[in-house]
Amino acid sequence: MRSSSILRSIKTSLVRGNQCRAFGSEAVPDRKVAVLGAAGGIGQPLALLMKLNPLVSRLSLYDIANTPGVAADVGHINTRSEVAGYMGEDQLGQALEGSDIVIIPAGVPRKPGMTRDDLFNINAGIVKNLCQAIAKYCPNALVNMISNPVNSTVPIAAEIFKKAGTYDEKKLFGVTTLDVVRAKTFYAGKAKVPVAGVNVPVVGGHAGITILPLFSQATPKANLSDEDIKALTKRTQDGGTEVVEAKAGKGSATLSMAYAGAIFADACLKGLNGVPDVVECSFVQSTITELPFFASKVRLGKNGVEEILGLGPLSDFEKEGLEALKPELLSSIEKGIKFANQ
Ligand SMILES: NC(=O)C1=CN([C@@H]2O[C@H](COP(=O)(O)OP(=O)(O)OC[C@H]3O[C@@H](n4cnc5c(N)ncnc54)[C@H](O)[C@@H]3O)[C@@H](O)[C@H]2O)C=CC1
Ligand SMILES: O=C([O-])CC(=O)C(=O)O
Repeated sequence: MRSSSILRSIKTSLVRGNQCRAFGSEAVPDRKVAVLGAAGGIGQPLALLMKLNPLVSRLSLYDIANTPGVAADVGHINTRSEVAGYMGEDQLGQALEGSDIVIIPAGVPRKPGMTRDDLFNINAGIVKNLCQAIAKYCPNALVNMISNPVNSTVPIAAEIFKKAGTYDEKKLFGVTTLDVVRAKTFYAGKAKVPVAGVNVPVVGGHAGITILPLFSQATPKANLSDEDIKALTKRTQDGGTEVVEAKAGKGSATLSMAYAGAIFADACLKGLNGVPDVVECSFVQSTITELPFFASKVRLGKNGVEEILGLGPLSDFEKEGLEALKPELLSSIEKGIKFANQ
C-alpha cells in the first residue's frame, strides 16, 4: 500500500469509522487481526494503527504482560473494530481463534553492537511456540512475521506449520516493508523528488547485505551517480543499525516499524478482500532464485500470495549484491530450519 493510501484509510476511518458498523456496510467484510507482542515497542503503535484501519472489525491484542492496559486504551478510540486484550499463554488460543491475519512482533530487540542473528537464541523459541498455537487455533490465517532474525524466523514458522500439517506457503510472510519505507525515504532525499510518489523494490532478506534495494528500478527516475547509489544501498542495509545506535540501548526501530507493519497488514487485508493488483515486497517461500525463501515483489490476493514477481533487470552493482547475499541468507534460512526440527 502506498503511504498516501494508508493516510487516506486512516482519515476515512477517523471520519466514518463508526458508520461502517452502524450501517452494517456489506462492502467491508469482517476481519479479525491479532497482534502477538502487542504491548511492546512495535506492538503498541501497531495496535493503534490497526485500530485506525477500517478494514479491521476485531482487533486482538496478545502479550505475556500489560495487554489489558493497551487494549483498554486503544479500545476507547471511536473506530470500527472491537478490541480485546489477552495476557499469558492460557489466553493465547482465544486471542488467535478466528483470526484472518496474525502479526508477530513478539521477542527481544537489538542493542548496539548486536546483529539480528544475536537475537536468534531467544526469539526462535518465542516464534516456535506462537506458531504452534497458530497452527492449532487459526491454521488458515495469514502470518506477518516481524520478529528478528526474519531470515530465520520465517523458515522456523514454515517448519512448525509443516509439522502440524497446516503449512500453506501462500500464507506466510516475512515483513520487509521497513526496508522499502527506508529506501523510499533515502532515495527521495537524495534525488530531491517528492517522497509520496517514490517506489523502490527491495529484495533478498532482512539483515545487512541480504537487504538489496533495487535503485536501478526506482521511480521516478533520477540521475544519481554510482557513488550515490552505493551510499543509498549501504544506508538502507544499515537502516536498522542506525536506529539501534541512535536509541543507544533502548531498543530498535518501533515507530517506523509499526508504520511499515500497518502498511503490509493493510495490503494483506486488501488482498483477502479481493482488491486487485495489491503488490508489496515480502520475504516468502520462493523459486525466483535457488534459495528456498527470498524477498521480492509479491501480488497479494484472496489466499495470500497470488503471484511472486520476478526480480526484473538488475544493474551490475545489484547483480554483484545478489550473489554476495546468497551464502549469508542461505545459512540463516538453514539455521531456522535446523532449529525447528531439533
Ligand atoms: N522486521 C522488521 O523490519 C523489524 C523487526 N523488529 C523486531 O521486532 C521484535 C520486537 O521489537 P520491539 O517491539 O521493539 O521489542 P519490545 O521488547 O519492545 O517488545 C516485544 C514484546 O514482545 C513480548 N513478548 C515476549 N515474549 C512473548 C511471547 N512469548 N508471546 C507474546 N509476546 C511476547 C514482550 O512482552 C514485549 O511486549 C524484535 O525481534 C525486533 O528485532 C524490529 C524492527 C523492525
Ligand atoms: O535493526 C533491527 O534490529 C530492527 C530491524 O530489523 C530494523 O530496524 O530493520
